[in-house]
Amino acid sequence: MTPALALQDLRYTWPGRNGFGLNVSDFSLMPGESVLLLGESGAGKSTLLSLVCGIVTVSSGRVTVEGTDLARLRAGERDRFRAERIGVIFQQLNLLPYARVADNILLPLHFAPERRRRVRNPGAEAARLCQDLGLPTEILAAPAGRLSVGQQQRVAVARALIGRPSLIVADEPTSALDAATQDSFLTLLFDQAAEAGSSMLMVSHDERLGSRFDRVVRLEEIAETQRAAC
Ligand SMILES: Nc1ncnc2c1ncn2[C@@H]1O[C@H](COP(=O)(O)OP(=O)(O)OP(=O)(O)O)[C@@H](O)[C@H]1O
Repeated sequence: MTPALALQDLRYTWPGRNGFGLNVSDFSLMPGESVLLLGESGAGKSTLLSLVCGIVTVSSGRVTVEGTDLARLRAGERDRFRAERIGVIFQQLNLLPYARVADNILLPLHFAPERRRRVRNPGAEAARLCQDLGLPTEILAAPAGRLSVGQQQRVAVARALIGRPSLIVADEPTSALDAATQDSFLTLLFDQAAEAGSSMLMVSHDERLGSRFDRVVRLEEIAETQRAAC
């Protein structure tokens, strides 16, 4: 079976003198699997996710998503591939604050025709996701910047899930939530990812999230790092 994600002999160093470096010899995520990748602040979790998404490209080695080696794609192709296959929930959420919630949710479909084709009625699907994520559908017309942080996190999840991408990548999406809200948020995220059949890779420093996942991996188990000199 082709893994949803495979990292092989990956090496990356941020540019500049004494740039932080990350090496991963072997890691894979199977279709439908959920993995929590744990690491301290500054350990390289966001760097790894940027490599997985093709936002930055490896210095050597391979990142393959459903069998496609990201380094073999040209920059534009890589952006299109990411939009088609990967739903990303960024640490800072990256919503467009002045755009309507509906437009934020539908944004990935503009860059991903295959993903767009899987959504028969985009407006209705955005409304369904909102409803299933516990958001009142009236907020679809509101600017995203007017929502509470918890609501914005759910919108970011809806945006990642629309069109059922094969891989969901999430960077500490629960860090701003209290324990009870965190719990219900994760339930919604897992239910929706399961319904979409998506694999999930989440990074966090919070071990308490581990019980939800098929597998918990510590970054230091799979990665060697070279720290930047301070
Ligand atoms: N754009 C960048 N340019 C140069 N170095 C960077 C860049 N982004 C991150 N780094 C460096 O990479 C190292 C790891 O940072 P990274 O953000 O990947 O860690 P993290 O585990 O996600 O941390 P946190 O949990 O605090 O978000 C740090 O030393 C950081 O300075």
